Amino acid sequence: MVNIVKIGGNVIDNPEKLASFLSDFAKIKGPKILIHGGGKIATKIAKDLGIETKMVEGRRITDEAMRDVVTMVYGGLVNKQIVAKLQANHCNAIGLTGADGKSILAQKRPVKTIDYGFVGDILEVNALFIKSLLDADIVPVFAPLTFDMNGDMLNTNADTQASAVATGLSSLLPTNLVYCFEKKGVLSDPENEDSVISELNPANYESFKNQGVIYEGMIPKLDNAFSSLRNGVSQVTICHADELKNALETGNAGTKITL
Ligand SMILES: Nc1ncnc2c1ncn2[C@@H]1O[C@H](COP(=O)(O)OP(=O)(O)O)[C@@H](O)[C@H]1O
Ligand SMILES: CC(=O)N[C@@H](CCC(=O)OP(=O)(O)O)C(=O)O
Repeated sequence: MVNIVKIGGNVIDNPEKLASFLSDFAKIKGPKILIHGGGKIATKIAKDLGIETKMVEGRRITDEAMRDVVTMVYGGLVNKQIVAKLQANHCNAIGLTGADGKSILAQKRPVKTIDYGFVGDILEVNALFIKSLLDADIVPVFAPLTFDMNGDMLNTNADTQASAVATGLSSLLPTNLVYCFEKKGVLSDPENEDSVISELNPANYESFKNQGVIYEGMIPKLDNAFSSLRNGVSQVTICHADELKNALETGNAGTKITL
């Protein structure tokens, strides 16, 4: 089983929480892949550079200036800091964007009502290349960046990228996808940290969504989770970054996604 772990921007933004998460991630036995976000840091650095952030349905409008910021921030600063910290934890990581090794090919999102700019919709995951890294005991660490055959870097949501990598690899190996973030799981009462829904299927998802209990970033995260299960991923869990070890070892942490 390959463990594919996604870590969100709220944890990456907190040095102590990130260090603790990476120490736990480094200890996972067997083949593994990390996909990181970093949206919060990109927003902060863009602001410092006088570039305003616009989000539509959880996706960043990525004009040329913003494309340069996210390429620097996700592909440079965040990715390389994570790789260095994993090395310090004796985990031989390699930092990649989708362009590296042609690992994740995308196309610029077609303009319908909204022009998202340089945002990539994933077309193809190079599962053989990624598996060759795993076979060499190297741990791929993906930044949320893809590319197209026009030579452009594209910005891709990290949850979607994690789902695509897990789905793509599942044609070669069984895959387990874990979304780690700053809450204990999908909550039935957003005000109550302990109201974790232990198991979520499409029917109760619809009902929680209609009640307004599941909203904003959790909606695309869950859509990605269900689509992963429908397309070959064996297991999907959404849990707190502190519970990664527990989720992998006992299967008893956070929210288990089922069909
Ligand atoms: N029912 C829910 N349970 C937990 N979080 C929820 C729920 N509904 C909405 N959210 C929101 O979704 C956010 C997670 O989505 P997002 O910000 O995209 O995650 P990430 O940090 O992994 O990128 C949480 O921080 C929370 O504000
Ligand atoms: C197209 C798009 O919206 N890309 C995201 C990529 C980063 C991301 O997904 O980061 P988190 O996981 O921390 O939210 C963005 O730029 O915000």
